[in-house]
Amino acid sequence: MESYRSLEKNTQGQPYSVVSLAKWRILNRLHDRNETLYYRVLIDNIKDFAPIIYTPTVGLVCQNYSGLFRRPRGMYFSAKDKGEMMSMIYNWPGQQVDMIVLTDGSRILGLGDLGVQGIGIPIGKLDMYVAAAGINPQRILPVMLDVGTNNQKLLEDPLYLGLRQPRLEGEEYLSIVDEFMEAVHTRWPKAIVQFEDFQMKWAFETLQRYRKRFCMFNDDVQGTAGVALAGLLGTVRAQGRPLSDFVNQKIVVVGAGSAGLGVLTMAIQALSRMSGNNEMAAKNQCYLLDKDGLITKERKNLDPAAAPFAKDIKDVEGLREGASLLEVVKKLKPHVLLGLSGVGGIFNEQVLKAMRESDSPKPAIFSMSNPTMNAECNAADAFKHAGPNIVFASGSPFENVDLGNGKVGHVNQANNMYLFPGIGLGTLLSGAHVITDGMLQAAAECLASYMTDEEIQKGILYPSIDSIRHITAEVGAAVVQAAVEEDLAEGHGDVGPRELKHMSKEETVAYVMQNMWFPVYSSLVHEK
Ligand SMILES: NC(=O)c1ccc[n+]([C@@H]2O[C@H](COP(=O)([O-])OP(=O)(O)OC[C@H]3O[C@@H](n4cnc5c(N)ncnc54)[C@H](O)[C@@H]3O)[C@@H](O)[C@H]2O)c1
Ligand SMILES: O=C(O)C[C@H](O)C(=O)O
Ligand SMILES: [Mg+2]
Repeated sequence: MESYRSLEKNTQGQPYSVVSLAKWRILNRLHDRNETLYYRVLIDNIKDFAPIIYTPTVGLVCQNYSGLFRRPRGMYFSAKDKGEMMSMIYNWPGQQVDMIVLTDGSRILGLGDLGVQGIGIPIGKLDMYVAAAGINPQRILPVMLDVGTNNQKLLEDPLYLGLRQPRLEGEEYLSIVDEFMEAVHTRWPKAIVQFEDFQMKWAFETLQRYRKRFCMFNDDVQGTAGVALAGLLGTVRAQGRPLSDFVNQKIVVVGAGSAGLGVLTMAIQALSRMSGNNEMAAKNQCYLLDKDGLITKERKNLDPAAAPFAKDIKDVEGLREGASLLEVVKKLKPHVLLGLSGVGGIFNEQVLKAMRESDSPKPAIFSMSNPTMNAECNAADAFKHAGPNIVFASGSPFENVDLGNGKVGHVNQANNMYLFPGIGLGTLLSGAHVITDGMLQAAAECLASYMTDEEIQKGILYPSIDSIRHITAEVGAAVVQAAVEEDLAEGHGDVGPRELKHMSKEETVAYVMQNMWFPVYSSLVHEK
């Protein structure tokens, strides 16, 4: 910590990229030398270190990975290993693996295709699993599926570590993922596989293909959706309205990719339940834009994944197919503007100023794209242009904003880190062999009800990252209980399905907490 603090002192005024990569190196070296100490330092200083091992610095690390690479810290399965994966998986030295984070590097944060350099994301996500969920670091496995890259710069980089070929497509691609999933399932039938940062078409395709056969979920689609829903329900409470008022909120989602569509799907399910299973009414409240503007049924080559959310042109009076974000905000005066576009700065001054006319007394601006440079707007601009009454959340961390007169504009971090650790841990401890919508919904509801009214009134929608172990225990317990309710819980270790069934909510939380690994040195001297 002393060397970390002196680095901070000695690098004041130097560019962000230089300083944060130097910080990452200090932590990475500690990780290599002494795993127990690394995780202890991480847990005790999570607020300082999450921005280094996770977003935003992890993005920079991935971009520079060929130069930063020292040791694999995970497994790489390449298209050239086809037919060998079943034996390769037995090369992993750990006896037991509980949690796998898998990527193909095709959409790393908002940074695009980074090929094998995307391995930094599974490593960072699994560090969060250890820190937040207490998954034993000996039982985690970061995996890169190297199916090539379409990033020309990387293909030409002499230091690039991956296959120098264009990405596999179609059945060829799927056969690689199939083979990997079969191999993992054979060696560790209970391991949970988190799909991370796959480009949209494969995110949806693999989710559909595997979710009933394997214990897996897609964090960008499903984890993000739960976090966003908790935030949306929080904004209703922040307006001083009862939760039932959610059905009257106008929500504009900017970005029709894996994350945006995941959020809309879950929000519409919740709206629909609240309005007596009226899906039409639920859909009417939500508007979707992509790079070509407002998505309506008039759209040529309408993406089938976005089609269920496309507006009937007669329902958007005064707006046209492809209307710009500014036109949409001016016309609709939405309660919520939520960005998952991956494009930095598109909530520009004009758009933010237009949010001043929102029909909500506390308009919500969620600038969820990562890393920081890709956020739709930064916190200071949001409060400056949209006004001091807004509720603000971003995917990457920003400092709170000083609004003058002793007032503070609170910055929330709307990031799937508040859910994925609990989803993984809860599933593991329930012994469920699949992850259902019910389990994911329970996780989101738990997060949504975690904050007190007093906090919500101050614009605080999510817990501080300092309490991430506590929120993860609660989310984990909610997932266990949902699995029990759905008769999916087969138990874990000595705890069988009957015992899980008889646990109260408090006992389930205690059970989850007891199963969290905590870094302490193990004894080197065995007692006789
Ligand atoms: N905060 C979180 O927890 C969280 C979770 C998941 C994803 N994300 C972030 O969300 C972003 C998108 O992820 P994704 O998986 O959905 O990506 P994606 O590539 O699947 O989708 C991006 C979407 O944005 C649209 N878009 C591009 N330019 C636009 C513009 N100028 N205006 C409006 N829309 C535009 C595209 O048409 C596409 O529909 C990434 O930056 C990612 O880091 C954040
Ligand atoms: O990695 C993150 O910080 C969140 C999310 O999974 C993303 O892809 O941006
Ligand atoms: Mg992601």
